[in-house]
Amino acid sequence: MTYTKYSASGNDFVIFHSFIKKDYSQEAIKLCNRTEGIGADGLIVLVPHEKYDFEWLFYNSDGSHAAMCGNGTRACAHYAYTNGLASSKMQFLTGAGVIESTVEENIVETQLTKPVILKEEFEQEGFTWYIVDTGVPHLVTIVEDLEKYDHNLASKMRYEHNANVNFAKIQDGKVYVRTYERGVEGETLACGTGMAACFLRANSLGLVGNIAKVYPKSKEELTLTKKDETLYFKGAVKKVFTTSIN
Ligand SMILES: N[C@@H](CCC[C@H](N)C(=O)O)C(=O)O
Repeated sequence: MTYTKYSASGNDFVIFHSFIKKDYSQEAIKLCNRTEGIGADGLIVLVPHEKYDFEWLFYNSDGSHAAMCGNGTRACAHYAYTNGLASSKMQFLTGAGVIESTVEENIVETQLTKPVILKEEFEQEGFTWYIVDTGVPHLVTIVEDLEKYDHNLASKMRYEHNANVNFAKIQDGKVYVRTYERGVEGETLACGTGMAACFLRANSLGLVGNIAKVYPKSKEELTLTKKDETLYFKGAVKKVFTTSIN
């Protein structure tokens, strides 16, 4: 079996394609294991679809299924294009709906699903939060110092609200983000739907315009754009290696 490892802003994925649509949770746990497997934050399996270029099945590293993954869509689109499964502009089905991605060399832009606010502003643990679904649910708090990111607090909030947890700092019109991801159960180097959630929050508070540069923990630069209530997420992806495992 041939697997490809991708990094999209530091969020890493094992990707392969198959004709078989089934539950790949156990494969996700094995392949994403950083000691005994390839090592990744998530597994993406592309399967055929009669209407769209393909359908994807997405799993976090603990084997849990997730409806969407922003960085994953960019890595997956690049994989589909370079493996001849789709043209450079493609549509594919995720658990959150149809995603449109465009590949231009190593830069991939994804049109995310329409964001839905799940919970308006509320106070908890000394921070002001809100919860938005940008494909998957995200708690967002705006802080002055990203050192306020606290693993135990993030873990508590994650389980209480069943959402990913983001701390965002806004400086000079740019958004800096740290994310605790559900299903990885820790901080990842980047989370696309999390960056989108932070950008949206900053935009609605008038702290950034309709286009902004966003930087996750990996410090890679992403561009977030809001056009007619739709979010576009653009940045570089990297194919790390392809390997065969029996
Ligand atoms: N890393 C992803 C989000 C993956 C899903 C998330 N961990 C969840 O279970 O909600 C991204 O780039 O958006």
